[in-house]
Amino acid sequence: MNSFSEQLRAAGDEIWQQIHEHPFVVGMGDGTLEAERFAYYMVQDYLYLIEYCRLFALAATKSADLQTMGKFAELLHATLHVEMDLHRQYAAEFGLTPRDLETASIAPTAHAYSRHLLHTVQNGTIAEMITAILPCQWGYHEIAVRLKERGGLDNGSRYTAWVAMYASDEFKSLSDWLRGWLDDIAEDFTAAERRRLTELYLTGSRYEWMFWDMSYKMETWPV
Ligand SMILES: Cc1ncc(CN)c(N)n1
Repeated sequence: MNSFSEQLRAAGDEIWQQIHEHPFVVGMGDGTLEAERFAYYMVQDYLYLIEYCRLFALAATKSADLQTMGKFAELLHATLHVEMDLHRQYAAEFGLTPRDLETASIAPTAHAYSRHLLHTVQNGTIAEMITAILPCQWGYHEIAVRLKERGGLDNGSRYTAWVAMYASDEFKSLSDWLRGWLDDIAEDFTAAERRRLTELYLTGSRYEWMFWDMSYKMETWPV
């Protein structure tokens, strides 16, 4: 029998196939993505990650034991000092300072997705919290590993650093921890809880697709 996290991934398979085939993701993999679309993504992802850090801080305060608190602190630290450092380096290539990133205005989809996550972590159970985070943490690793398998590290483009970071073992170990934790507590879930968590996972996965699409289209507020 598949683990609960594997069942979630299977339920979202159609969405994840569409993510792998999205022109933004494909373009990062073969190096053909236009720089201006990537620069837009970097800024929006930075704004998203600021809220993502806040979410880990919130999750730490809601943790029942020190080990869990420490793990969320580790996720916060890795996001703030490793993942966002990649963004700061890319931004510098585009002539943007960290202050430019922080003071940019957030686009509709990035706003909606980050607020969805914050709402879930603020109001949800531990299981809901982990399930909401899973598409972000696990999904990026899956994307990067696929791009790496298809030569995404060898095309000489500016996107190889992105692929290398998200395909790394360090990034994998944090998503493995989240998955393992969810699988450990899944035995006690009722059928209704499983359905609710599956919906939550699918919502996050849809937002992941929407984030790529937002970046490809360089979305702005309509009015
Ligand atoms: C939208 C999004 N989702 C996930 C990740 C990986 N932390 C990210 N940087 N941005």
